Amino acid sequence: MIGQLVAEKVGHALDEGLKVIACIGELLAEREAGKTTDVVFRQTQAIAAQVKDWSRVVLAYEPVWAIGTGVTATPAQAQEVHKQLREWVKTNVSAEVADNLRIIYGGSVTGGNAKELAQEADVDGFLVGGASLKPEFVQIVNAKV
Ligand SMILES: O=C[C@H](O)COP(=O)(O)O
Repeated sequence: MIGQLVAEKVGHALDEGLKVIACIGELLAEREAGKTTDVVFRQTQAIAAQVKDWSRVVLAYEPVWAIGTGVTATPAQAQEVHKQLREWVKTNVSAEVADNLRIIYGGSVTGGNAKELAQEADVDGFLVGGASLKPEFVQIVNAKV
């Protein structure tokens, strides 16, 4: 299963002393079937089983349907999943880890939508692909300012 393979890669990277941005997210068909929460919780559970030191881990919510497509999760969609993930971590890891864990969003973030996304309480930053190569990247960097 892909989620398990990714989790094992996370564990290996951590064991070798690296820091990790672990990416999770659902397919469009999974979202449309109402399975987003199930999918991201399952992926997070597999990753959590590999993590001993959460200070070296950032969790990135990257809905597959938003990566490189120009279709961005709405702030409400991102916040809903990020909040659920933080609650999952609080319940299954610890409140301290949940409070300190950075949960960032990736998927067609642009200079035009970053500020609105950044206003959501549980969106702690971004994993940026295409827009990182453009001048608008500065607007994304400053989105929380
Ligand atoms: O690594 C970046 C992410 O996969 C998102 O890419 P994107 O911003 O081009 O959609």
